[in-house]
Amino acid sequence: MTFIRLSSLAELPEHLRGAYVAIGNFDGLHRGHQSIIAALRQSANAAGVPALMLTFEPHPRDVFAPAPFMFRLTQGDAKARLAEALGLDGIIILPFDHAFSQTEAEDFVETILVDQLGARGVITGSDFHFGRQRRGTPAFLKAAGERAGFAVETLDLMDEGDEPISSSRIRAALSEGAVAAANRLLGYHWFFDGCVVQGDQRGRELGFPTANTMTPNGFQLAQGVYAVRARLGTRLFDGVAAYGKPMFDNQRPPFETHLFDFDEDIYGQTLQIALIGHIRGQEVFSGLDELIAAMDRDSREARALIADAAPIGALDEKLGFFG
Ligand SMILES: Cc1cc2nc3c(=O)[nH]c(=O)nc-3n(C[C@H](O)[C@H](O)[C@H](O)COP(=O)(O)O)c2cc1C
Ligand SMILES: Nc1ncnc2c1ncn2[C@@H]1O[C@H](COP(=O)(O)OP(=O)(O)O)[C@@H](O)[C@H]1O
Repeated sequence: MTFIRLSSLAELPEHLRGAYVAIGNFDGLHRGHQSIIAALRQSANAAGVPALMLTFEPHPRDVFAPAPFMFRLTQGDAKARLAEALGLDGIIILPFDHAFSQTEAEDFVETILVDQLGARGVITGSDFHFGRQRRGTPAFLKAAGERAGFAVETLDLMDEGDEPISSSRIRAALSEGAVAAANRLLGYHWFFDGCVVQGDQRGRELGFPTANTMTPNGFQLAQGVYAVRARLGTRLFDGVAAYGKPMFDNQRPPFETHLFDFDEDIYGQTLQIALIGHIRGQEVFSGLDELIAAMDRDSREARALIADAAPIGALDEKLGFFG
């Protein structure tokens, strides 16, 4: 079955009616979320029906309190790619706005789950609430399912160490440059997309041209230097990247990627960038020669980190950053 991505339930194809559906924000689709998806696929398979994810964009938190924006681990495109790699039949990304947030929990069940999806079963994490004033608790959903005739499964959060795996824990790790910890909690190498824009044209003079990509609102990765793997169309490149440049204009800096063994004009193209490792924080050097010497050391370290890198698991293998 081909993977289907929808932004409205009016377009739901007939063969996806009667599915098992996982509902939630699922920012990052981390290992905790992945355990929910595994349960979803198992129940859907047992019932012989499709498995769908129902999620929302923008993140409800950014609709209720837009400033400062939340540090998103996955925008809609990334969530769709992950959902497909996880073997789901489709993802429905419903536009979330103030009007939608006023939907009563009863109406959400009646209109979306029963009328539009004809859901056979619904799976959520135990912390998921829906509908106006968050009245759609797991207990509410269970009772509604009993009345309307769909199964309801509520799954506990998965722990690692003494704490649950959560999107906020991963955001905190990335904002400290703890790439290895974040990737372990995610179960894949964290990635994001960016369109390559013009910078100050200084990079090529330093011997390190960098493809500059603007970061999304709320981006809070620690400023520093990273080993990366980048995808350009179907091609894969290794590289060393910098976020922040305190020696120069550092107002809302781009994420800058120097691709190894590469010499093409790629302005306007989209790079998918996966973080392989953290090398160091940003520094202010006494001159350009010192900066260039540091970039040389960074490049060697990045090549070594990438040479040692391997997919974290089956999902990571499917995401396309490892050939
Ligand atoms: C590997 C690497 C390390 C970097 N380290 C620093 C740094 O420590 N401090 C800094 O101010 N800028 C650093 N930068 C950013 C450079 O200053 C930036 O790439 C350069 O100014 C070119 O900018 P442009 O692409 O806008 O021309 C680094 C860039 C790279 C690729
Ligand atoms: N090895 C490379 N890595 C990244 N970009 C490269 C490379 N070789 C050529 N380029 C091109 O050069 C641009 C970066 O050069 P640079 O002097 O840093 O300019 P800018 O300041 O506009 O980013 C990239 O956007 C890309 O189009």
